[in-house]
Amino acid sequence: MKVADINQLNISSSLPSPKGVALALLEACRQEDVTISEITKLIQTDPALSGRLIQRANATKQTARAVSSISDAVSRVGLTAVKQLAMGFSLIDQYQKGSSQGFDYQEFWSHSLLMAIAMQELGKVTRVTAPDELFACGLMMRIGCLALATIYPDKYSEILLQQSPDITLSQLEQQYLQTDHNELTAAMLINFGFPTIFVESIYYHETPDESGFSEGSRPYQIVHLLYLAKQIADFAVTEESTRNQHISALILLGGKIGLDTETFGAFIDQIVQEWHAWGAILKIPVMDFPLPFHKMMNASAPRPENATNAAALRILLVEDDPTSLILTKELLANVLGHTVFTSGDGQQALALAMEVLPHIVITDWMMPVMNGLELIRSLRATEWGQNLYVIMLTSIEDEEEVIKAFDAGVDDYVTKPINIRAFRARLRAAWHYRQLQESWERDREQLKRFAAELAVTNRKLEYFALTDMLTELPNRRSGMEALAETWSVANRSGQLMAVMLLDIDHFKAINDSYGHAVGDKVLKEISTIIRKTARKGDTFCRMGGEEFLVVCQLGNSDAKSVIQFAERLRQQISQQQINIGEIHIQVTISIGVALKESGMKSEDHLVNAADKALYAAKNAGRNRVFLTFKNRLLAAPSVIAKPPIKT
Ligand SMILES: Nc1nc2c(ncn2[C@@H]2O[C@H](COP(=O)(O)OP(=O)(O)OP(=O)(O)O)[C@@H](O)[C@H]2O)c(=O)[nH]1
Repeated sequence: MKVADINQLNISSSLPSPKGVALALLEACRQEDVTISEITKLIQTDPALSGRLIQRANATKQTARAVSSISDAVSRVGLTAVKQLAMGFSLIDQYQKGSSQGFDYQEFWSHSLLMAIAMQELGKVTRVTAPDELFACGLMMRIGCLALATIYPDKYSEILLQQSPDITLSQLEQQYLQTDHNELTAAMLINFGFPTIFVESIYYHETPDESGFSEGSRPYQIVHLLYLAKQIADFAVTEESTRNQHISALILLGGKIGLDTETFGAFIDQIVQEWHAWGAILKIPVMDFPLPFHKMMNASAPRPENATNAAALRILLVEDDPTSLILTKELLANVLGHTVFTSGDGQQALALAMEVLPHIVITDWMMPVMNGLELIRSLRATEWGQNLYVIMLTSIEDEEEVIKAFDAGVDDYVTKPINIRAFRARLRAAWHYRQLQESWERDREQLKRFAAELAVTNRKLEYFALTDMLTELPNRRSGMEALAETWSVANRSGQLMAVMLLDIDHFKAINDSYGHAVGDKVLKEISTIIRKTARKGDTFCRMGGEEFLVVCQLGNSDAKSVIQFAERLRQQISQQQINIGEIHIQVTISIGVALKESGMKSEDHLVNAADKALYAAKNAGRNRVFLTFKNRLLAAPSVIAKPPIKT
């Protein structure tokens, strides 16, 4: 993240800043010992802010008792959110107008308000963090644009005019102003006391994939919600002619947070409703959608005014009579505006069709070499020919003949000599068929994309459900599944199995001496050693805290080998120095081992036995391996020297 250096840019005095009570609140919140009652008194001096805060407090917890006092509102919304909201509301009041001609101040706030509400609603669905804080993030996430319009009114107007699909707003800002709206937003939000996690997420809201946040982490989730909120807001303010293009992208993003199309449609409509309500409270104009969003999603693409002319079709015209061919081609191409390919016989037409892949084939019936019916049968035999629309030109209107034509795969027929009005009407039907087909193909593509995305999401979910995020080892749930599986295989095959419980010695002291972050790194290092040392057939997991489980499928190997493996692991860890920056740590582990014995009823008994051995290892002074066998507790060296176990 790059934060704008406001002093170096020499703009600190012209930045938009809160005034009055909001400014006093910002100052008050900088004191560590500020109390809710002091904040309440400050807010009470501003009736407009008081009213808005009470409305906000009642907006987010619809099921709870309605609040009517400022102190209740502050307690419910929380001090951080109160401060953030006061900033936002104060800026809205002051910056409804400005001197930058090309910057639409009202649209800016309308768009920001919609992002705020979208964030609030997304917060309710995903429960990533408190909806009020997300509301404030949405409201302020593009405050850098307002700042640039305020500081450089004329230059910014020019920059806005130069925007195009080839160059982003940030790139233009950097080019002309040596900073951009995201860098300025970050600087302002830090100054307003926004927590770092929000500032960083907001910084990357346009390019979440560049954030580098680890997948599934809180900032990762927030930055993706911010991205979605912006897409929703962009959709609302986009030209009506381009709205349809955005709908499928939005549906896809909705799918990523687990909302199906129907729920997502209702969800957006709810956001728009709230947007209207809040627009009235904050006196910001908001626009109307032509339809509720869920209806827009279901509506098909708009049909052009003069459908037949507006969408040119690729037509293959097959006719052996040259005069008729010229006249019909003239009609189709020059009068009706389609692209026409011609052929004088069926066989040549078949080759041409494969080359030009027409939407419609209009063919004469009686022709030399290959007649119309034979051509149609051949076309229908190909995969792409199934979707063609075929019109037969015929001078015969005998019912039996017509049935024969339909049986061969004709979709419609036109009698010769051609009546232009009737022909035009039939082509309109063909055009409509083509539209339906295209829309079906688009849906199919979208479904395919959905299915692919869903498969990826499912794989990720499965990974998250079975992986410990700190060490990236399988987690307890995964370990328990492996244990149950190995247990049942051992039961069926009668082969030997064992479990080992590993626990880092005096781990609390590491946390206490060097801090939790170093403790985390030690856990990761130990996990790496376990992963590298484990043998084929062993599965391992982090049980939680500083405890690990190894499940050993012994197959034909000797029970002594598991003790030797435990010893090797213990020694390896005790000999390896862990270096974290300037800190060098040497840790030891204790290990409890248990073997599956004939009287054991379930895998839980096996783990309990290993736990007893681990306890004995700790009691005996730590950094050692103990085994439980037939209710006896044995230290590893004695087991290796003289195994008491008959396998
Ligand atoms: N850094 C870090 N510490 C953790 C994590 N999970 C648990 N802990 C800490 O691990 C420590 C475990 O302490 P204890 O159970 O007292 O055990 P110990 O200090 O290792 O002592 P013995 O096991 O008796 O040798 C506690 O301080 C926990 O807070 C984690 O994910 N990261």
